[in-house]
Amino acid sequence: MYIIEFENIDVGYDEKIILKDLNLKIKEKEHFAILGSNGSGKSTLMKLIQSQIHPRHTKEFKKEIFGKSRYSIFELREELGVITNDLHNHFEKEAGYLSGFEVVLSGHYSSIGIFTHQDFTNEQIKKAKDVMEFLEIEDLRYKKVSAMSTGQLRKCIVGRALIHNPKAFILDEPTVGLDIKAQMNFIKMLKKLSKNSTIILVTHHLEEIFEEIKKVALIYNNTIYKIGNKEDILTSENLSKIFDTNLTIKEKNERYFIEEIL
Ligand SMILES: Nc1ncnc2c1ncn2[C@@H]1O[C@H](COP(=O)(O)OP(=O)(O)OP(=O)(O)O)[C@@H](O)[C@H]1O
Repeated sequence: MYIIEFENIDVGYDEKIILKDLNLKIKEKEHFAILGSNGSGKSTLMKLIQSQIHPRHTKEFKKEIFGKSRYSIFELREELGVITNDLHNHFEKEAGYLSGFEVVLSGHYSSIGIFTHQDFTNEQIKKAKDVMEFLEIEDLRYKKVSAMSTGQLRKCIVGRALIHNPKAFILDEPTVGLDIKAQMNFIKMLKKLSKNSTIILVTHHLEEIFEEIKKVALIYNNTIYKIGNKEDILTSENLSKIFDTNLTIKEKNERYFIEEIL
């Protein structure tokens, strides 16, 4: 089954087209990394996937998610785990009073906070506990968001998304603000999630493209410039082009890193 099937899509804001002639197909369990320079349109693509913005109707296009062209936002929220910095900031600003457990529990209603009208069944409470155990974040159970580090809150937000066992996770630069150890720890957690869900990772860091991610898409010049197997796409030539700089890439044990920027 396809998680995403986009053909010939133009999308943008107001009068401005940000991505044009977009073609993107992602199959279930086909983990993807998406790279592109600042402002190239990566977050715009993530918003398109989440149906926060919509294709232009000026030409024929196909936009299917989980095999459907129409779905309710609630359905989509359950099938798609979304981790963005926007969401992180909302929790930080508006929900400092929540405990780690409550952040995870709020996934049942996809809300930012726990409200008096929300009832939780024993099953829902158990699910939140199980998710925290799976992610090895039980130590954050009583810790308040206001007292959490960036990495701790980020993991609770992943737990919140995991409540519905989503078919896919989209993660938009999920390691921003994490120190090196927390970053590697977070990537380990993504590896674990990749066993059951499709991972779509937007990142600026080549070293985050873990072994299970076999496919890469590069965004450049207002469209998907290259897409395919990572060994074919993550070349010095391609990355020099999209980042408009002269760099060399090295690969070791299926992980990639920048060797030199000239
Ligand atoms: N809400 C908006 N209204 C108008 N223009 C927008 C809006 N959001 C983004 N843009 C513009 O769309 C373009 C692509 O932005 P986008 O955030 O998708 O890039 P990005 O690749 O995610 O960048 P970064 O790596 O800096 O996060 C930019 O020119 C940006 O100014």
